[in-house]
Amino acid sequence: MSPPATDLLSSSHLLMVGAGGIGCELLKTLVIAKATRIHIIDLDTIDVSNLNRQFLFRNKHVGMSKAIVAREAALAFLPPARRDQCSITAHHANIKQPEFGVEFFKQFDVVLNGLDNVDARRHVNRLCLAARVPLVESGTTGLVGQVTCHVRGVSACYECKPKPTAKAYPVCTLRNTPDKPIHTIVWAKDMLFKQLFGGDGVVTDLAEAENNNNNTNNEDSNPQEEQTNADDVAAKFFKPEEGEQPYDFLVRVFRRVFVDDIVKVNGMDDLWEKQGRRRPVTLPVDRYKSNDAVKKTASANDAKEGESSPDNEVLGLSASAAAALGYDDDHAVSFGCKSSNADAKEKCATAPPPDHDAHVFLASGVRLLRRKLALASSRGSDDGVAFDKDDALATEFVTAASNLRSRCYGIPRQSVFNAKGMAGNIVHAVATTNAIVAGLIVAEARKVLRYVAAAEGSDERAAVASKLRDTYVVPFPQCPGSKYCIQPTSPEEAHAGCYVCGGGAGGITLSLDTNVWTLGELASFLKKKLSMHLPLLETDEAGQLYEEGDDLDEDEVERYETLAKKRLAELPGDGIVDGTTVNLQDLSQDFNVKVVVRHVADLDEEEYPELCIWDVEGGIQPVANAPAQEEAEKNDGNGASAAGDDDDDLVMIDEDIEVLTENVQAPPAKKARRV
Ligand SMILES: Nc1ncnc2c1ncn2[C@@H]1O[C@H](COP(=O)(O)OP(=O)(O)OP(=O)(O)O)[C@@H](O)[C@H]1O
Ligand SMILES: [Zn+2]
Repeated sequence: MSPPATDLLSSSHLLMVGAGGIGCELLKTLVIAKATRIHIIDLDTIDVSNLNRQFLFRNKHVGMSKAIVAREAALAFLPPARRDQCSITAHHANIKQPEFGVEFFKQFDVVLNGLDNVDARRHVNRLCLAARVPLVESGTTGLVGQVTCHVRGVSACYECKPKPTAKAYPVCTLRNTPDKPIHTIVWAKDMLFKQLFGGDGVVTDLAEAENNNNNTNNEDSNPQEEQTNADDVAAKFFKPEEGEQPYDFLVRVFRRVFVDDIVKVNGMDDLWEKQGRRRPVTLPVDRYKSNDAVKKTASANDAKEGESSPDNEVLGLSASAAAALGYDDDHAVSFGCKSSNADAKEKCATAPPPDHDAHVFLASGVRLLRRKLALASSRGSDDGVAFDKDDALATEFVTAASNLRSRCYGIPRQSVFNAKGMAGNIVHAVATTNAIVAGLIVAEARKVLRYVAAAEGSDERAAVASKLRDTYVVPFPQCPGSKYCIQPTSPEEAHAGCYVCGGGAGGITLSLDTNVWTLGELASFLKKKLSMHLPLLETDEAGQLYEEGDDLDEDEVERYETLAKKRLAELPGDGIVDGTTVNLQDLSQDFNVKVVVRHVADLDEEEYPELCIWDVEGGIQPVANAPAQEEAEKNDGNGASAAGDDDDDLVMIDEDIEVLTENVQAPPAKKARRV
């Protein structure tokens, strides 16, 4: 007989990945449940926006490591005698770092995930499989959440069911014919923001527009060379010229994207009336550009007194320009109205003038540019500013830019709050859901530990395995007076064709134009698509063609760089052409998979925004999402759950009821028990 579950929790070695919303609740619950040997890994530092739900953190901890502070806070609330017996090791690090490889994972009895991205979850899944350590996986989205159990030989791995990938929008829609707020927001964030404030050498699809415009009549020239030149020209346009003031630069960009580019696209006759679309209109840049308050705000440094670190300049350039201009209502469309006059306020609420967006665009844009320049000079290299939804300047710039573009195209404009939700793909987190999910993780971890402790092949092990559950916190429309329920269900079985846990059974077919795609493009596509960390790519005919890693020597780096620029069909060993099998490996994840390439020309960009067709062998297609993911997808980005956000009553559904999905009839109300 194995010891009781509580004892197992206190004698087992636990790895927690993520010390955010779920992680804080989980650590608290684990130490209360008498766990004594825990490692926590989190790469992040504490942000003010975490404090409303990550209760191990306080104001004084802002900027400090989540893992380290979580450890100290959890130990602090234990009585001294228990504290001495409790060993918590905190790692302020990325789980993908090489020191957390298979050997590191092997020391644990179970791994508990409290992560927020599929990429890291897939990485942990692969290491758990390689180290043969069970994984309890979790996630929450607003009011819904889930805990799933992944035990090799008993249940599916995390990747047996492909996860829905982030929605991609056709570049031509984003560039020429946006018709939804999300189109202008993605344009503002992924094209304009990146092109203006990204690091040295960044060229986005905004630059591609330049390429198309410049290269139409040049029949004799080398297209590859031309593209590079055109990209350079475009990238140069989006950089300040020698001696150009940041404010003048932003006005120049304004004129380019909201006047010149709109005029060009307006002139593409095929796009409009014939397709039933309205032509876009330009914005009067001269009306907005000479506003003294905007100029003053743009050039101000709002660092608070006493903030005299070397980063002072950068700190000062983090403060909201919109707030400095008097626009402090995050929920008002187009920054609302700052006038105290009631009539003006009302007028503004119904039809806010574009000036607000233009002013914020210029002031926040200048500050972001100054921040980028200040960072580049203090670091010695220009890595740029990455978009972060918690960065006030970044979100207000994206809101303002997307609203201005929406005005050109007659699309409804947004408040900062809404735009932030869409740009960051956020459903606002709910502390209660995190607490419920953390409790469910611990309940499941106890069963998993009993499974691990029971002898292999024993009846006891089989009995515990049959008790493992995946549990969903989901809306339950048929339960009177309640909107949410906790629904356990037997874990999914492993998919024999899974290309991760299926022992090489599953493969992938990738159809693309082998005369257009370069090896570098293929490698970065596969790396992202398969969440690889350090990919190595080879074919039987040519051997190793591409590899990433810190330990490559100079010759190898040079060879891979040269090959990365080549079109697939031009690679050594007869190239990567129709029917070539590409062997992919990631030693850091103990992962390998075969990808069969099919040549296909002229894929329609509207239908295939990624310009390829991704097909997983063995019939595993992206399946209906887990309920929590479904719910997240239904969310339209305005921060409110589709099921309503005014009620978090919970009901426990009896275990023998089938899982609630869109395709399964909802269980009858009388089977539900209130909890
Ligand atoms: N590769 C990784 N290695 C280590 N920790 C990670 C990794 N990826 C994500 N995390 C951590 O997982 C945690 C997830 O928590 P949560 O979903 O609450 O995110 P958050 O960043 O705290 O909140 P929000 O995204 O809502 O602002 C974060 O603290 C994040 O730093
Ligand atoms: Zn699998």
